[in-house]
Amino acid sequence: MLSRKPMVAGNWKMNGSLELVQNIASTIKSINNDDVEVVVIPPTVLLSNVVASGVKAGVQTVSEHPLGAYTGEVQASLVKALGATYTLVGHSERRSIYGESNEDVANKFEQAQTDKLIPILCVGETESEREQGQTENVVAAQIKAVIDKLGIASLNDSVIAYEPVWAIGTGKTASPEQAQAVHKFIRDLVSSYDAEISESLQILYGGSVNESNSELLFAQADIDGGLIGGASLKPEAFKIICESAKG
Ligand SMILES: O=C[C@H](O)COP(=O)(O)O
Repeated sequence: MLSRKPMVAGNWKMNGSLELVQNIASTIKSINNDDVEVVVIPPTVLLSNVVASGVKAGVQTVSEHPLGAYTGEVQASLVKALGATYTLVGHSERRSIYGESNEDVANKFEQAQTDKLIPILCVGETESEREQGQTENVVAAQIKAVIDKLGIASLNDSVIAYEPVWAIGTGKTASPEQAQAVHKFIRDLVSSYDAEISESLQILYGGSVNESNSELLFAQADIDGGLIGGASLKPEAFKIICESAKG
């Protein structure tokens, strides 16, 4: 029996509207949350609206600083106070567009946990790294940056999302076998530190997941659900994806 609860998180990126909050909320309410954990991750300015709609919410990033003179940044403690449960850390767009290093990501992970948010640590290789056979090295370095700084126990209250960069927003999904191979690698890596933490760790797949391919991806032994971008903006498609994650 699967000991990990399936989870589906919709990352709206810099999209969405007040109207979409209402549409998604009414669609999601018809899903039985005992079988799958559904999370909506809107732009931070819509966080309170998502929380008020009764849907579990997260944000896309937080500052690595507790508070202070950091114009434009948002502190994890305030995000928590407004009702968020999760924050993404190290999404590939933050890494590639905003230059976040493994060290920055580990700092954000730490600040999130300090303020009682659950970090969803995003990892994944670029197309050229995959072609050069570097997938495992890249993913391991991204995860070890957190373990080396904070210890293996920090993964107890976290989620990992494997998102091959070449599959994000491209319509080019990893095959279920390709995704499962990396998920198993991640679980084995964590298990080499602590088998119990590895067994309970939720590992999500992200990258062009849609209502047609989610079922096969989520059926893989080490895939515990998904981090969904584009398809999370379409209520009916998102609902089908959430339903397909049920164990
Ligand atoms: O956070 C979500 C991912 O970046 C996946 O985005 P996508 O489903 O649009 O490929």
